[in-house]
Amino acid sequence: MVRNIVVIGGSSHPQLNESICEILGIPQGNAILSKFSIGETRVEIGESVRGKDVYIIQSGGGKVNDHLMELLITISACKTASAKKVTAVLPLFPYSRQSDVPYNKTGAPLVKSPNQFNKPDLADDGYTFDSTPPTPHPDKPWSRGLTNGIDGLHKSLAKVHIDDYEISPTTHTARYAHYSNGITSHPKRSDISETSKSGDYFLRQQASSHVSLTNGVNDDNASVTSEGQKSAFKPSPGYKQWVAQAGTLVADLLTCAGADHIITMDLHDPQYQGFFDIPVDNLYGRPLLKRYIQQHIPDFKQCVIVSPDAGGAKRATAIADSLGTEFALIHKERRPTKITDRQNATMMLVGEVAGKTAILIDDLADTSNTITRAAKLLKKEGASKVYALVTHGVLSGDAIERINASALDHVVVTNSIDQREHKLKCPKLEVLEVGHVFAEAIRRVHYGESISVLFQYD
Ligand SMILES: O=P(O)(O)OC[C@H]1O[C@H](OP(=O)(O)OP(=O)(O)O)[C@H](O)[C@@H]1O
Repeated sequence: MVRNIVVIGGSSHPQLNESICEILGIPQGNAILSKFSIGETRVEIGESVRGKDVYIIQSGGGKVNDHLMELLITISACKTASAKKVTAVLPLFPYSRQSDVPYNKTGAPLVKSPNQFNKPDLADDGYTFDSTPPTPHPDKPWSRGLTNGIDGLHKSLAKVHIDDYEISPTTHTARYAHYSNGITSHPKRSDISETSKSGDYFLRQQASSHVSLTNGVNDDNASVTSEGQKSAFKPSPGYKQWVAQAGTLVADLLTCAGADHIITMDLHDPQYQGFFDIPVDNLYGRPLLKRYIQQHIPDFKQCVIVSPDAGGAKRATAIADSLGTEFALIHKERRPTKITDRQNATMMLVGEVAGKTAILIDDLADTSNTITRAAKLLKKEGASKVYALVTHGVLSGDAIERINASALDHVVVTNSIDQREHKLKCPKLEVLEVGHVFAEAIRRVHYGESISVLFQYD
């Protein structure tokens, strides 16, 4: 039995909370987690946590925003109740996988350069890796105004044609903040109306930024500009969309709420740990997946481990190397131009799977589009059987139906997210218990022992 510790289970995954506490040999901490009728989260800590180490378990998936808010409030409640240390245990870390910035077919970010720049290095379709507007440089005619004081800046901004940009107000702020390089200039009313007439809206963007940069002080200029912006806004090709990268915000929220330590598993991007200035232990799901292969897949040495995209290649090769099996990679040949077009990316297999059992390894299956399309390709290339082994089975939307109708023979996930409903609907689904990994991590962190043993799986 672990002493001087309180483990509070969030409402995202009650079964995992129970299993972790059972393994640790302690009762679950007494906390009332509910909602007021307005929908706001109510948290009441029903026991003293003064001077104790508190572990709060809350996974992503399901009602992810509600669960995140509940976690933040619970952390804060424990901290203000004088807990010695608060550790957030997030088996699936919410918001750590944010959708990509959309790419065009050549792989360049979807930033369209204004035509009047006449830059020779533009790709055929007019997209470029350069920032827009460009970085000021004395040799570039379009940047001259930038070196000529605020008036020059205004004139230069007014010359930039971005009629075909589709930018949200928040994007305006971010882009202008970047462009102005710290200069907080306030546009004149005359400049704004002139600009609105000419159809250019960079100056309007600038004025919109002014609203934000002045921290909510909404002066005349800004309101006139806001109206002008609304009336002149024309969605058109070019800057397609702005994808908020909420990962940093979530990291900051957790720290700000009072978390002293994070325990999670198979972060989609391990570099996400760097978003925190508190310790993050990113446990591996690989040992569980490897053990499944060894114990349940016949002749596993003859199988081929497949990564369904380049992003997961390192993860999959690590398992292939430790098992001594072949490895293959599916390359998404064309990046979709829209996030909603992800399913249209063409896939290409690099490696040999004919006559073999193929084992797809990935960190998560959300819509299951990736694994089902990969399975179709593998079967087409002659694979005799296809398994998908995935750490986090988010399986949102119609993912289960898609798996049931797919070429996949078996799908194996851990219960980092509650899988009971999924299991009822999907006969191909097998679930690996992950509670003991988190229980051991909690025990080791609590006693100050090394947890590197949990990162090994040979
Ligand atoms: O079930 P799905 O909805 O298809 O999502 C699952 C896929 O998404 C993630 O990769 P992502 O597409 O973000 O690419 P990346 O690995 O290059 O980041 C993840 O690694 C899976 O491959």
